[in-house]
Amino acid sequence: MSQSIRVAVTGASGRMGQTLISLVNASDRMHLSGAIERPGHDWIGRDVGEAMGGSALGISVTDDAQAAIAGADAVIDFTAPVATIQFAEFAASAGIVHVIGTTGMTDDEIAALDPFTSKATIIRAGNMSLGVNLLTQLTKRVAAALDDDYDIEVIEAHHNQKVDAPSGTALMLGEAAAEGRGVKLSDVADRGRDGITGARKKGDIGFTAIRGGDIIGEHDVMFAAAGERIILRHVASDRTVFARGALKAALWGQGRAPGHYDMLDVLGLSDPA
Ligand SMILES: NC(=O)C1=CN([C@@H]2O[C@H](COP(=O)(O)OP(=O)(O)OC[C@H]3O[C@@H](n4cnc5c(N)ncnc54)[C@H](O)[C@@H]3O)[C@@H](O)[C@H]2O)C=CC1
Ligand SMILES: O=C(O)C1=N[C@H](C(=O)O)C[C@H](O)C1
Repeated sequence: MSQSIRVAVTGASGRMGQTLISLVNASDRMHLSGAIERPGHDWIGRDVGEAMGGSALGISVTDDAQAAIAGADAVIDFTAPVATIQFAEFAASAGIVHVIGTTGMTDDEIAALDPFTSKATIIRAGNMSLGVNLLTQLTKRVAAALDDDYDIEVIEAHHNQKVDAPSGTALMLGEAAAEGRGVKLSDVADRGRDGITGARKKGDIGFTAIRGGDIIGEHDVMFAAAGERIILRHVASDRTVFARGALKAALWGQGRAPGHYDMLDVLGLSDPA
């Protein structure tokens, strides 16, 4: 049996951080080597298992991200854009795998990862679930099959604590639809309707974000034409779908050349070159 890999988890107290730590702890292919939180967080210094309300895991939560990442084979990171760029630098210094689930990154923030891709194996996706990554491929195919008599709308719904919109997943789906249609998303995206907007512009890809309660993540891609609508839908009812994808990525990246990959690479769903 192959050796158990060491995994550090950032944002340890977060919704995804806790889900990831539980799954890493239950895995026989990896073990938790570090639990990282932001400086000043009240979990710093506590055993992470106890802080999560369970039994001790023998790992104290630390704000020394550089040391925790240096002692890992992979860092799994679902935090915030500025923190993620810093963690990429540490992952590059350590020459390890950096799995990035953080969303809400601007184009400049994504570009800021570039210098680190020569030393770190970065796997980044706005959604790490198998279902959503499959849905991007379906979206691309449907968009390629239909002309712009079919208005494309991406509708997403999330819990009331989510800080970014549109969601990373919505943008992935929008990119897939634009790719299928042979256009650039930045040329056709309609992200903020309010007031007298005028009639819908033919060829636009629209985005709508719903925020409420504890919705984990729901995405529709609607193709609406005169007389009919096609709706492709993904509903996440448990955060483990994202965490399972992230663990798969951490394993897939071991021994892989440094670079910038996505979940389609990990899942073998990329289009043939
Ligand atoms: N790609 C995917 O499949 C998924 C992505 N996400 C994304 O993951 C991110 C986190 O989501 P949640 O867990 O719901 O948020 P959350 O707010 O529950 O957790 C974020 C955690 O990151 C910590 N953090 C912030 N800055 C830090 C720093 N400098 N060092 C260490 N820790 C730091 C916070 O203290 C917090 O505990 C969001 O961007 C979200 O959109 C969420 C679910 C799935
Ligand atoms: O913040 C979340 O919760 C989620 N974020 C990701 C996104 O922005 O698409 C993935 C998932 O939908 C949950």
